Amino acid sequence: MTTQDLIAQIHKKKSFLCIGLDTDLDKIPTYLLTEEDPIFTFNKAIIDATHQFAVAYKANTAFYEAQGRKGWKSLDKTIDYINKNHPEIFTIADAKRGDIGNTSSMYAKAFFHEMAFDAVTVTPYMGRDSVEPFLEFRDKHTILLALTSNEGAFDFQTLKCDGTDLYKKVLETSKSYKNSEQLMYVVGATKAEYLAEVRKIVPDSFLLVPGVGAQGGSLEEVCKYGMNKDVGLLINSSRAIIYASQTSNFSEIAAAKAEVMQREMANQMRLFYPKNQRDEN
Ligand SMILES: O=C(O)c1cc(=O)[nH]c(=O)n1[C@@H]1O[C@H](COP(=O)(O)O)[C@@H](O)[C@H]1O
Repeated sequence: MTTQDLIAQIHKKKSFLCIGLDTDLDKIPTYLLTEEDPIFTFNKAIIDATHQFAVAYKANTAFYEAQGRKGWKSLDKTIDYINKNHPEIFTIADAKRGDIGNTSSMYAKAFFHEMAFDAVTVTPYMGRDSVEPFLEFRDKHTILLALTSNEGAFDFQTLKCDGTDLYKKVLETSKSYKNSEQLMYVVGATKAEYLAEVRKIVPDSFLLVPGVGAQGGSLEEVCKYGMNKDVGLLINSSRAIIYASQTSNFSEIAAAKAEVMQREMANQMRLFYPKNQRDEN
C-alpha cells in the first residue's frame, strides 16, 4: 500500500486509529477457548466489528510466537483475513526485527512477501545495512523505533550522542538510507511533548504512536504536537479496545471504544484543518 492510499483512507474514515491485535489467550473471553483456533476467532470478531473505525491493524508477533506453531498459523490466518476482506486497511507486523543485512532480508521476506503485511517494526541499532533490506520492498513500510513509550526509553534513547539525543540521531541518520521515503517512526504517546522535536527532523513522515489507553498517553496531546499536513499519525491502542469486555458481546463493546477514539480523531482533524483545506481532501 502506498502512503497516498493510507492518507486517502484516513480522510475517508476520519480516523487514524490503529487497533493492536495483541491477542492473549488469558485475556480473551473464556468461552472462545473451546474453538479450534481461539486467537483467530477472537481477531475475526474484533476486525468485523471495528474495521469501519480503524485505518490500520497492528499484530504484535510476540503474542502469536508465544503459542508456537499454532500461533504462527493464527497470525497467518489473521493477515489473510484482513487482506482479503479489507484490502484498504494498513497492516503492521510489530516484530521489532533487524539483523545483519543477509538476515534482515529474510525477515523482510517473511513479513512482506510470505505474510503480505504492509509494514514491519524494526530496531535501528544495528544501523544502515540492517534496515535497508526492508526498504528494498517497494510500497511496503519500515517503522523504525525512535522514542519508545516505556520508562526504559530513557536508558539509551535520550542519551547525548554528538551533542544530540540518540533518538534524534536515529531520525536524522535514517533519512540518508536508500528508499528512506518508505520509513515511518515509532514515538510513544507517553512522550507527546517530544513529538514537537521529532517533527523538526521528520516533518513529513508517518509516526506510529502507541501508548494511548492502557499506558495513559493523551490523544489530544499527540495530535497537538505530532499532526502534520497529511495527518501523519497512526495512533495505536491495543488492550483498551480489544479487552474492553470479556462477555459474549465483547466485539460490540470493542467497537464502541474504537468509535469513541475515531470521533475524537475526527474532531482533532476538524480543529487542525481549516475548512477550505478540508474541502480539498
Ligand atoms: O512498536 C510498538 O508498537 C510499541 C512501541 C512502543 O514504544 N511502545 C509500545 O507499547 N509498543 C507496542 O504497542 C502496543 C501497546 O499496547 P497497549 O498498551 O495495550 O495499547 C503493544 O503491542 C506494544 O508492544
